Amino acid sequence: MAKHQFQTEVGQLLHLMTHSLYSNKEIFIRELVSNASDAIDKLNYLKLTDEKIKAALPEDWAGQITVKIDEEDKSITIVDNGIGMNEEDLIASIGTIAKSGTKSFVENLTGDAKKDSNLIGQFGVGFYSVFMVAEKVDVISKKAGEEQAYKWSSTGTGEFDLSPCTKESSGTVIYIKLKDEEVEDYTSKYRVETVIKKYSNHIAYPINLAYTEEVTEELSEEDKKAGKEAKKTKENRNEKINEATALWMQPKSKIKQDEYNDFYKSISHDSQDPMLTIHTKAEGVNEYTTLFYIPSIAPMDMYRADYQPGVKLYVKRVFITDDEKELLPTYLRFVRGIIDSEDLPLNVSREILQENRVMANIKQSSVKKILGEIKKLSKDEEKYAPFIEQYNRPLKEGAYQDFTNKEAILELLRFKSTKTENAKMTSLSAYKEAADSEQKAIYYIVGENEKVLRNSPLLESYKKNDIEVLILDDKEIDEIVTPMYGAYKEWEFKDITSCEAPKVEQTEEEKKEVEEKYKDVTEKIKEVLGEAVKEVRVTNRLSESPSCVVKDAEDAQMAQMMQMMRAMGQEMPASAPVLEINPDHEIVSKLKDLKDDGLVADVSWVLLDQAKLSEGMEITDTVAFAQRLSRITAKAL
Ligand SMILES: Nc1ncnc2c1ncn2[C@@H]1O[C@H](COP(=O)(O)OP(=O)(O)OP(=O)(O)O)[C@@H](O)[C@H]1O
Repeated sequence: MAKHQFQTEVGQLLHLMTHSLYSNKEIFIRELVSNASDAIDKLNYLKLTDEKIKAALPEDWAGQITVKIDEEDKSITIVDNGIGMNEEDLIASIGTIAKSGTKSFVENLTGDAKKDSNLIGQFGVGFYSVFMVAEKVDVISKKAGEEQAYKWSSTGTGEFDLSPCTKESSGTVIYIKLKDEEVEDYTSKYRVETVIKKYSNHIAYPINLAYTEEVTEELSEEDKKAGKEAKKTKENRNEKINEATALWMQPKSKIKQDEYNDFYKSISHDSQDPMLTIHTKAEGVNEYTTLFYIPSIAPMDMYRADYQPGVKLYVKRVFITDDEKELLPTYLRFVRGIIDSEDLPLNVSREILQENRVMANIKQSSVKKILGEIKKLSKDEEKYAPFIEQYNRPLKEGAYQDFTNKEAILELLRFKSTKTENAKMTSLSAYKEAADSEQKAIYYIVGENEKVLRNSPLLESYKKNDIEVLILDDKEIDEIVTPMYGAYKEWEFKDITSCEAPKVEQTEEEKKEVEEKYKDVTEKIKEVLGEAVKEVRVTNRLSESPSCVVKDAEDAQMAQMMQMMRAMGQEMPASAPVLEINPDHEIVSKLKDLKDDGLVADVSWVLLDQAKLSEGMEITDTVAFAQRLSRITAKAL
């Protein structure tokens, strides 16, 4: 027998399973049954595509799962006749190598038992949940097409044993010796049956519950009179307890929302009901069925590069894959569900799948359908708000990734704006409708902090002219995607930090005149600030503030590139901003006639630094800033 150490994170996880997670323990049955079903799915597929495997299986092989309870033995056993695992599989899947999910699972634990047990499925650490109830677990498994079977045993502490053993047919037996305090629950026929029905009713294979029942002998009237005692014997029973049908193939009219919800929970490991259920049967050129769900809470791994795709592909009820990220576009990676095609070949490989016309059609129609249903939801802003809270961000990705559906996706987005308050948001169509007839663009400002953005001096001229500006405070994504949207119904998106001020009631000549008048001042300031600014110029975009910083158009494009480079981990120097000064402001007009060079220098720096601060930018030298302010104040007193 060989002893193996669990990998560190697996060890940590097991410790948590056994010591901290105590609510909702029953989900271990769901996890193991779901693994059994996946294993049968895999063998089912091989049977249809691999001649050798087909030959090795009995002719009448059909997938099935058995859950056996034994009160005397204090055990529950889960048996499947699926693909099984060989020695390497056992080590890799349930042993030394923790999947990427395990580590982040441990990091994400909150200490709240209920929330934490919901995380179990999401991170794909399902098997280990068995240690919430087990004193010891034996996994006896034989891989289809191989001769040798193996036994894996562990008590859920630092190590596990692995040794060869014998097993007749392929598949897996998970024998769980229950902790004393769990015996009553998990050897109760009623309890186990309820749990299976609750989570696994629509697993496509029969789940049998094997149990023993105490039967009391029927006595004849004579025996009764003679006072004979009825004998009690134990009889073995084996009953199928689930529906064992693919829910999605049933007509919509026959399915209750509860059944949809239960099925969702069984495929997603989520414990909450979904926000949206979308069941479609397509007939015609391509025949297929899709059943999609939008989770109430976005999947935990939505922003991880190694996220688990949530859509499973079936061909004529045969499971093909759940590891294909291309079934839906990446921005819809939060969608859970299944696609079942009647037309795809069973032996579709990943390469074929990506180029397959049938698949492309299904994908395209599915996207339209999903977006259409989201649109329906969006008609009721109150119901739509929770959706936006969870999924506005991936949809923003979609608006620039999915050219075909750009307009539809843009309509679904919601934005904070200078004319919305509290948690209220606006849509682009509402924005357009509310604008006056002269406006021809959608104005926005991007940054990290909503409060700073709302107080930006750059908004002054927009407020004065009653023009709404979108407040985009999800900088990480907004800065990259918004300039890529191009236009919405011919209205271009314009970043107010780099575009011309709106509605300028000033002729070119008047503008030139002011520039000329303040040439000395702008030159003076530029001389003081040197490389800290790209340019100093007078502006007509301010009414109350003395100055602001902006990007020129060229820099705006560069900024986007730089942001992308930074996102990829490249160090990028920040480019110097353009300083704009308000000629109508007292500070600026006084500066014009100021002869005290020291004071000119101090005021120039303060004009720059306070403009940067108002935009939420960092200033290079806070100490110098404070000293300058003191000097200016002293002179003013
Ligand atoms: N009954 C089984 N038959 C064959 N392989 C199994 C079985 N149970 C588990 N495995 C293997 O062990 C791996 C780990 O299982 P585990 O339940 O921890 O995570 P998962 O099933 O991959 O993820 P999730 O729980 O999110 O579905 C599985 O991916 C599978 O390869």
